Amino acid sequence: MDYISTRGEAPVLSFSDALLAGLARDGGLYVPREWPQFTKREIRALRGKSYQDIAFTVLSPFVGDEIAPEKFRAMIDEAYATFRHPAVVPLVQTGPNSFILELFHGTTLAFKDVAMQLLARLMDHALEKNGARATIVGATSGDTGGAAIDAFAGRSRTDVFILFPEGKVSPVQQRQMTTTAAENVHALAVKGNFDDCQNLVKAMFNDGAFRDRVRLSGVNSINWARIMAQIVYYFTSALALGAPDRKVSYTVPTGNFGDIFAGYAAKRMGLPIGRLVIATNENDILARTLRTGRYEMKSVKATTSPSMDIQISSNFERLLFETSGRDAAGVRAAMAGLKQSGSFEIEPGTLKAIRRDFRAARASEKQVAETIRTTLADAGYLADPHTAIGLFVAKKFEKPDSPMVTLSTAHPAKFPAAVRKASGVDPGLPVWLGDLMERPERFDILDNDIRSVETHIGGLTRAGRN
Ligand SMILES: Cc1ncc(COP(=O)(O)O)c(C=O)c1O
Ligand SMILES: N[C@@H](CCOP(=O)(O)O)C(=O)O
Repeated sequence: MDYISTRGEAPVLSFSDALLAGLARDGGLYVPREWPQFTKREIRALRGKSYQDIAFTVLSPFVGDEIAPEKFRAMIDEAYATFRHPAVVPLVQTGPNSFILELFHGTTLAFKDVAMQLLARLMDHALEKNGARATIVGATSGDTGGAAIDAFAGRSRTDVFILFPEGKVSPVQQRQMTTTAAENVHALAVKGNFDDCQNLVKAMFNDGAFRDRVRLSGVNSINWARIMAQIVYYFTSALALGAPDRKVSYTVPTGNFGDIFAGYAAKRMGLPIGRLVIATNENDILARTLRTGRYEMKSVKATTSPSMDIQISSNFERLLFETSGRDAAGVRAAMAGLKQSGSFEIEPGTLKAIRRDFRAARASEKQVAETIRTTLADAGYLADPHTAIGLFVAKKFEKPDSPMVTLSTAHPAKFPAAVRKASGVDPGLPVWLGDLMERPERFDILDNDIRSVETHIGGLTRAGRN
């Protein structure tokens, strides 16, 4: 499978090259040249299979012949052996046709582990094959960073640098990034917000000299392999609920648009998905965009769902590309508008196509707290604030005769203060993380300035020195 950039001006790459490239050289995001197709019969044949079996079948066409099948299967098995639930991502029923898909049974208690555990193994394999090392950078609003640090800790071919907004992640999220003993991973607190961190990461990719010198690679969902791995749980959950013989809808707590774009990809591959519902917090840029057709940035507000405190929703670019009939020039113009004025208008045809598949709504801080409380009282289920946003929004779009799955993107113990305040219940950390808050921290604080960040990373990385 080849990969093309949403901006149409970067080289077409193979799977391994797109994996190591992260962001395309024209600033765009890589997508597969075509969507692999699964017939209803092929989907039906996956019923009753394990998560790992389904992952292997669904992901193999994206990888093609670049990795030997038995090697790829071993990576999948190893990646999902780190999960602490036999189903990897179990479904929990909370109403006649309402379900929660728990994506937080991995090592850092967030959905990011699903993709990151596989990504680390894929990258190791590609680097080993090339005899190379890489400098991996990532921006996090809390969860991507912890998952990346856990998945890459101690790996010999990568030095990892995670930028997080100083003081704007939960204490548990911060400790998951700052308490590792592994020498190849570095947590960097940036004086700014998540969008600043993400802009710094993109600026490093767009600085060709720096990019080449340190052999830069990325672990955010700008990297196609992150999205790819997330497609699998749409297949496993839809199959468990009767797919392909009935449609299943999904509500997804959304920030960077990676998780819900994976649902869109699954639909494009033939999985019969009904609605894809975007659920946002008070940073509701995506809900406003679907309503007005205008993507318009405002200042970011700190909420109890910090991982979704985002204005620049990177993967929306992938959706624009797909729904505009892969109009790379149109995407370039939209992204230039966003850079210059913080906004762009969506073409009427593109907006219509987006509205065909997607719905969107937001939850206020009050509604999030109320949902945590009522979900516990009515269904006996303790949700984290991000999941609660999904549950609140899902209610608006549920239909009695068809299943609605809300993605549970984090364990409540990652956000104890908000959960305790809303429900009166203290969501304790699992035993294996019991001493997290006592472990010594190690991190550097940096200005929101590309030169300082590049100098810092350039001085520490071991990639590009041989
Ligand atoms: C707990 C949690 N929920 C939801 C999201 C939003 O996911 P996405 O950025 O893929 O839209 C994030 C961050 O990505 C997250 O960490
Ligand atoms: N919410 C994310 C933000 C980064 O998203 P990504 O999926 O693009 O890595 C986080 O928790 O870091």
